[in-house]
Amino acid sequence: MATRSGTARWPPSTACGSIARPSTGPTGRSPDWPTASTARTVWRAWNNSRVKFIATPPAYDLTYSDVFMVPRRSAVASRLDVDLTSTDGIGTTIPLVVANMTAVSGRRMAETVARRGGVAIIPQDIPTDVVAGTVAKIKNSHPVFDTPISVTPHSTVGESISLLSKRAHGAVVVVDDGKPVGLVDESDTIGVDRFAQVHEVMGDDPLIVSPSTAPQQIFDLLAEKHLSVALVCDDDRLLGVMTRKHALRSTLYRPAIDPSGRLMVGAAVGINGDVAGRAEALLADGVDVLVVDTAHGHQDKMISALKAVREARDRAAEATGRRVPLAAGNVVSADGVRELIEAGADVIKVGVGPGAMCTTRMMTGVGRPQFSAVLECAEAAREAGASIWADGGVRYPRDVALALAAGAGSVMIGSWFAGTYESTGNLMTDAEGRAYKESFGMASARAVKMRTRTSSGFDRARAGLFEEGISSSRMYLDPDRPSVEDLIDQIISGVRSSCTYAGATNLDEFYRFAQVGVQSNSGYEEGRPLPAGW
Ligand SMILES: NC(=O)C1=CN([C@@H]2O[C@H](COP(=O)(O)OP(=O)(O)OC[C@H]3O[C@@H](n4cnc5c(N)ncnc54)[C@H](OP(=O)(O)O)[C@@H]3O)[C@@H](O)[C@H]2O)C=CC1
Ligand SMILES: Nc1nc2c(ncn2[C@@H]2O[C@H](COP(=O)(O)O)[C@@H](O)[C@H]2O)c(=O)[nH]1
Repeated sequence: MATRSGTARWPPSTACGSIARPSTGPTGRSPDWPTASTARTVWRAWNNSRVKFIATPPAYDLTYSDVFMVPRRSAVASRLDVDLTSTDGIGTTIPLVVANMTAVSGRRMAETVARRGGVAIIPQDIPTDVVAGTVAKIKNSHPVFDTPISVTPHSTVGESISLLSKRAHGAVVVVDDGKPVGLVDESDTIGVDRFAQVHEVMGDDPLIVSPSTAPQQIFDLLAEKHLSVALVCDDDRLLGVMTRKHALRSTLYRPAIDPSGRLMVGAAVGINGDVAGRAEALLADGVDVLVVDTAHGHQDKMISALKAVREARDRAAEATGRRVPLAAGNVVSADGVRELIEAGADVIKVGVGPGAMCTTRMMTGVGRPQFSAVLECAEAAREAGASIWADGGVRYPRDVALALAAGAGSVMIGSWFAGTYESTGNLMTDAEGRAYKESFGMASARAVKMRTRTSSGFDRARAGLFEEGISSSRMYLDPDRPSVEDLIDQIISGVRSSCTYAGATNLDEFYRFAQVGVQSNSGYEEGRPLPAGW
């Protein structure tokens, strides 16, 4: 494989000779070298800074499905000993970023994900004044306890039912004169007239705990009383709610917080219009990362937009003493990475065409299989002291693990998180009663129409010709994992486990110790569970 700059990079020209072997592997012992047993030449190079292939990789680029990881001797005794703090320097405690997609990333998503250590990016299409309100609410929400949904005793049951699906904890708190007086969950509303008032159906003896109650104690109290939700109150003031799962999670995750202890959130800026003005406004709102985002990040207009954003950020840093990191993309080549770093980016967003809502590859033939794109771009970024986000194409925890093994600082997820309670859309139900949310791509005709809402009809129609995304799709909620937190649990448990298979206690070690092989379609198929037999 040659890089876009034309330098032979893969397999390295030094493949069997001059790359130095380190003296030890992750277990502190000499690594075990795979032996060549077939016609394929075993690639013996051991590079102490990057994921290794166990055999010469093919001359074509690879997707996540094309590769697998080989377990290695490990000294890591428990999956809980793995620290998944991102290596991208943003300050997140898990390596997950929610994509700046209008159907995915809003206030509820941002709060929920930041409580578990990730960060969400508010999309570029959301007007600046609306972003200001959203950021303020996120910053004011509690870093540990879930935000309650509250109604008054005289609200209707119908109103409560419509609010229940907004949060995964499945309850509405009834507040009278600022004081919590009851709780309504779905079971309280079954068979009840929608115009009935909530005080007629609410449970009026909720479990109330103080913010200093230990999570394990809250868990035990809820179990003992057969309750699903505890109200966390400081005197009579309602701070938040906690379920048994939340109590458990608060011992496993650390929130992603800013220097003032508030939840983190990022926001995106496009490359058109008043780029510097929007960046200044977002910085004044207190965002923790700015993302300069366009389909083709390796273009002049991106470089000048990025420079303008960098200048705005530097002015803000001088005034406040806080240097907010800049992410920019999307690119898929080492050259693209280097040029965006040169223009001021700290993190490069990598991925052209792997996204679930994306039609770019089919429309244009442009893009690059994502595993190879991440591998090459991560190396280029690391050489320049920067980092990358692997953006798009992630459908299973294994894909996240492989992106991190390939060197990504964090992994950006859009569509997978669209099918959750916390994404921005309204919860819908299909004819079979299955819950779903509507999703759409940011380059779809639907998104382009919104983005160009202030342009003339002619310009909007012209822009609409260039759609490269799906305008409407149904993302079904997994009945076993309807909340983004359930998906995060699944991803993080998978990635922790991957690290221990590689003998890694953190993501830097994971990058250095992971061993990757290339598999056939049937190799991939073999790994898929067969819950219904065969
Ligand atoms: N990761 C991916 O594979 C992709 C992601 N997206 C996402 O969709 C959103 C919208 O992005 P985008 O379409 O760039 O819209 P933007 O609103 O960011 O505008 C893109 C600008 O770049 C110009 N441009 C030049 N060449 C291209 C090109 N090949 N594709 C797109 N624009 C080009 C456009 O001019 P003009 O319109 O006159 O050509 C326009 O001025 C972003 O969030 C982006 O990340 C979109 C496509 C691919
Ligand atoms: N080509 C397009 N790419 C898009 C569009 N909308 C979003 N995206 C990209 O996808 C990722 C998210 O990927 P996913 O697989 O997790 O959904 C996002 O960050 C963008 O880079 C689009 O309309 N066209």
